[in-house]
Amino acid sequence: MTGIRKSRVKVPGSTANMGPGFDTLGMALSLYAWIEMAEAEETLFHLHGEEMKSVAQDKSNLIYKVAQMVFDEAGVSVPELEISMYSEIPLTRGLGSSASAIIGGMVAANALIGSPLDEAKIFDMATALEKHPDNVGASLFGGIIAAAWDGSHADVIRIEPPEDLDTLVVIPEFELATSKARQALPAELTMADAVYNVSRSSLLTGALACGRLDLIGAAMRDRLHQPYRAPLVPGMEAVLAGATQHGALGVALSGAGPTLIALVDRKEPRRNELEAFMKDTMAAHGIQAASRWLSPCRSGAVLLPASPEGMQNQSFLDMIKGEVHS
Ligand SMILES: Nc1ncnc2c1ncn2[C@@H]1O[C@H](COP(=O)(O)OP(=O)(O)O)[C@@H](O)[C@H]1O
Ligand SMILES: N[C@@H](CCOP(=O)(O)O)C(=O)O
Repeated sequence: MTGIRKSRVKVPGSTANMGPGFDTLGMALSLYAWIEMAEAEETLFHLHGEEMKSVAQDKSNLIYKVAQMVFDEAGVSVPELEISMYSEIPLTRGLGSSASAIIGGMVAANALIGSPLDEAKIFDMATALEKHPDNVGASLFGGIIAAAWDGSHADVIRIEPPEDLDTLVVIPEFELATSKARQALPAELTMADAVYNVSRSSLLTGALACGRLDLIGAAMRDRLHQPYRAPLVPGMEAVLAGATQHGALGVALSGAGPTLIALVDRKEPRRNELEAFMKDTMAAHGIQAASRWLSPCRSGAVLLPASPEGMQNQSFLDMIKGEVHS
């Protein structure tokens, strides 16, 4: 085998759908996971951080599995791996933790064997696994992505996030698996609802591409998934109905939820008012939630030097110490 023996990757979490762009639109957020992968004699995991407590530490681990998919695709054998990971992306909250793990694991594995797979191949493999391209596209390419998946290939366009765009996420304390939130969706829609969503998703994509923040409120509405998921997230309907009166440009369920995300103009003076409105509304419905201001992340998964110059023995924990901001 050729290539380096150890790789390190930093990968962002993401918000998907952004209202009307179900399984299509995604935006990378300034919330990250770090992965180190090395060839080993025996498979070992070092998982750090609160979010990693429930994650498998054997060969059923998602990162290990996606690494083996990359090796199979490239025709190489690396059966034993030492995997270290730290993540600040909450699990099963609608902030793309599974997509970040898939992309981070694939990019790290590809780098370990000299990067034989290109980004398009990694995107297709990741989408086939996640079943929708929105979160994996955002974690791989960064910024805002619009993507279409035909069952074997995903076409994607990347949009640079508008300069003044900021986001507020309100993260309920309860978990909601994406698989469960997808089961709540209907098998069919009316033509009127399909047109409602196609028009708004197109308008939102154009508005984000052109920096037309004034159109975001009208464009972020949805009739395809949010109405059906609302019963799973107490307080969601009231937050979606009221957030624009407290300074949000637009508001949506983040991915499959339960996190809610408001898009906000960086110059908006009512930031505290909006944060209090969203958290208090959830609390009034019996839901405790944490809030965080996050920026769109302009870069996707990036390789970090595995042996930074002058720091050849830098440990994974030393590396993330200089990186983690939460
Ligand atoms: N770092 C990780 N390592 C292994 N598995 C992970 C990791 N991050 C997420 N997962 C898997 O993804 C699941 C969450 O995915 P999902 O229900 O799609 O929610 P979301 O992607 O919105 O956080 C977790 O329960 C876990 O099985
Ligand atoms: N388009 C998907 C997005 C799921 O995102 P996640 O972050 O909740 O996994 C959906 O809406 O089901």
